[in-house]
Amino acid sequence: MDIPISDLTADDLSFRGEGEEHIVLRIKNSLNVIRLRKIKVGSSMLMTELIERAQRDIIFLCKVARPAYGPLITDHASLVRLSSATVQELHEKIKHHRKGMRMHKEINNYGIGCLCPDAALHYIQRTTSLVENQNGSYTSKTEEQSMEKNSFILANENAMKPHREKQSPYIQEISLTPFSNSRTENLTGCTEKNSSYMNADLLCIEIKPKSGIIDFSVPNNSFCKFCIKNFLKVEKGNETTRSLYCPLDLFSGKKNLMQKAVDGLFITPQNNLNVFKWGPNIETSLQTGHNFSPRWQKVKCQYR
Ligand SMILES: O=P(O)(O)O[C@@H]1[C@@H](OP(=O)(O)O)[C@H](OP(=O)(O)O)[C@H](O)[C@H](OP(=O)(O)O)[C@H]1OP(=O)(O)O
Ligand SMILES: Nc1ncnc2c1ncn2[C@@H]1O[C@H](COP(=O)(O)OP(=O)(O)OP(=O)(O)O)[C@@H](O)[C@H]1O
Repeated sequence: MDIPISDLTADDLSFRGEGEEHIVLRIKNSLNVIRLRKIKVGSSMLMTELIERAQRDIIFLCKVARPAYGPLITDHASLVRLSSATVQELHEKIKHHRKGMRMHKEINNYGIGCLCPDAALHYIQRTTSLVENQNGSYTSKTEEQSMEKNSFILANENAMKPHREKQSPYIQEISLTPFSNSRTENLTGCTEKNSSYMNADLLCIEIKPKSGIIDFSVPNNSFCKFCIKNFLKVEKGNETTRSLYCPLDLFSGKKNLMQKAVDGLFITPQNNLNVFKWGPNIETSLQTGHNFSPRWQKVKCQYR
C-alpha cells in the first residue's frame, strides 16, 4: 500500500505531546493532529511494517475501542505520510520540547502516522450533572443517559459557536481534510471572538490516573505500583521530585483522599495531568515546590 506524501512542512506543524511510542504534532490552523510512531535512533523500519502498525491501530480504534467506549472518547483516524525532508526538519524543530528520557527514539524515517482530531479542541457539551450522595460519592443525575445518548459536538465550526439552539443527540462527522486551511483559519478567529460570548475558556484535561493496586507479592509492602515506580523515576533522574499524587487516594471513594489526589496532581502533575487551553498545554514547569503557579491556580479554581 502506498500513501501519498502530504505537502505539510515542518512550519505547518508544532509539538503537542509525546509518549513512549508516538510523537504527536498539531497541524497549525487546523483541528487535527498527527500521531507519528517513533523508532530507535539510528534504526530504521520498513515502510510496509510502519503502515501495517498504523493500520492495526486504526482497526483497533474502529472495531474495538469505538464500539466499546463510544464516539465521545474515541476518534476517527486515517493514515498520513510526511516527506522525509519534513521529518528531518522536525527532528531539529521539536528537540527543545522533548524530555531527555525520550531522546533514544525519534520520528520514523518514512514519516508514517495517523491523522486524527485534536482532542484539545473538542467541545463537549455536558448534559448531565453530578450529585453528591450522603456518603460523599457522586452519581450522574441522569443515569439512564448513556455516553452515546449525551448530546455533544466535536470540534468543528459549530463547536466553537455558542450553543443556544437545542442540540440533538448526534455526532457530527469531523472533517479530516485539514490541508485546506481557509475554513479552519476562520474558525480559529471565531474561536477567540466567541470566547467572550461563551464567557469561558476551552479547556481540555488529560489525566493518566494509573492503577491503584498494592503489589502484595512484595512482603510488607503498603505502596501501590504507581508510587513504587515513582520512587524509581526519581532515582533514575527521570523526575526531579516524588509525586504527591497516589491512585489509591483517587480511587478510595473517600472525599478527602480524592481531594488530596487531585491536589497532588495539580502540585506534581508529572506524566499524569495535562491541561490544554484553546489547544496548547498550560505551562506546568512554572510550578515551584508546593506553590501553584498563578496559571495553575486559575485552572484549579475553575475545577472546584
Ligand atoms: O506499566 P507502566 O506503569 O510502566 O506504564 C507504562 C507507561 O509509563 P508511566 O508509568 O505511565 O509513565 C508508559 O507511559 P509513557 O509513554 O512513558 O508516558 C507507556 O504508556 C507504557 O505503555 P507502552 O509500553 O507504550 O504500551 C506503559 O506500560 P504498560 O502499562 O503498557 O505496560
Ligand atoms: N488526538 C490528540 N489530540 C491532542 N493531543 C494528543 C492526541 N493524541 C495524543 N495527544 C498528546 O500527545 C501525548 C502523547 O500521545 P500518546 O499518549 O498517544 O503517545 P504514546 O506514545 O502512544 O503513549 P503511551 O506509550 O504512553 O501509550 C498525549 O499524552 C497527549 O498529550
